[in-house]
Amino acid sequence: MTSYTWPVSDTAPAVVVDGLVMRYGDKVAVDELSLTVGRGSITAVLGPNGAGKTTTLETCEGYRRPQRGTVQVLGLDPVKDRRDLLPRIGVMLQGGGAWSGVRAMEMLRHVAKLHAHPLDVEMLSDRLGLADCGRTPYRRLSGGQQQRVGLAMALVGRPEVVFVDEPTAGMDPQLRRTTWELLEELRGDGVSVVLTTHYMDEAERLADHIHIIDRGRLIASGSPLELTRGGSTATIRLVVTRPFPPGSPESLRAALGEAIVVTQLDDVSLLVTGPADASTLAKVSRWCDENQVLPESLTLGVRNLEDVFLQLTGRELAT
Ligand SMILES: Nc1ncnc2c1ncn2[C@@H]1O[C@H](COP(=O)(O)OP(=O)(O)OP(=O)(O)O)[C@@H](O)[C@H]1O
Repeated sequence: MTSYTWPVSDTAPAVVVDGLVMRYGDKVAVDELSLTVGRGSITAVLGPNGAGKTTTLETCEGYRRPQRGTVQVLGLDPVKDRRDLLPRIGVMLQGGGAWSGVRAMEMLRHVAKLHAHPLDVEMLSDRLGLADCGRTPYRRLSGGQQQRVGLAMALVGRPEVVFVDEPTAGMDPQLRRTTWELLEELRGDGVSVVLTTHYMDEAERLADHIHIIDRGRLIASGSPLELTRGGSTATIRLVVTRPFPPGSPESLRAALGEAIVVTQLDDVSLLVTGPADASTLAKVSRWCDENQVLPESLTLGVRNLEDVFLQLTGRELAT
């Protein structure tokens, strides 16, 4: 983005979460969560609604105190060392944050001045399409504009670690791409980016490392490639015209062999995962014929994060 890069003398990981437990009353929102975020990378915390992503992020940002376990950001305690940490992190809260009557550009310029190596404010506001609404008081901006201002605020100081909660929720495709590019450029400058998302394509496209969480627990970690690879692993989606007869997943698995995993998604759709290829596709088609099941669609695709999540939890990420 510009020529500034962070000194590499401080080698503490960007974030270390160790055995974090967070509850709201009886509800366990984060359950013994441990994860590490390396420096100079984009890390996605991916999970469905209610998985505990925001609670985890807010604890890293120092807004919540760990009820059990520990959190460190740049080797510091986000609550006890808040004063030292704040100038070094950027935060975009879900829903944008609130600066009521202040004009967007005034606020952005003000935040930029507080930092030693800020991004160019005009460039940032142009890229995020804020030029037209820069003189509008924050509270009068639309929800989408407030979200973009929130993102600009988090990025403008070019902090060492940026936390962004669902940064592209509700953005149109072009702004989504711009946001992704901005985050990639920050990474190029050595900034560590931690983002939450429930968009699998966002995680897959953007992240160097993904932590998948579900019901407050870490269920998988790795690069997009590590998580989705498996040599010849592929998936076949079978959607049929009428509900499957009882015992269909077991019967189909028996027809396809041990290495294949069959997951029933709903009454009329099944997912076949494993070393699936065109011949597996032919076997599925034959099984349909033998069991008087009429396929509406039968597709072979490479394994993606959605499939990984489904395999681990038996549920779809999007639900
Ligand atoms: N202030 C609160 N009071 C009570 N329960 C809460 C509160 N905040 C979150 N929860 C619950 O804790 C769980 C985790 O919520 P959290 O917002 O951390 O998840 P999330 O993965 O960020 O979800 P989303 O993608 O919907 O924002 C959810 O079941 C949620 O309903």
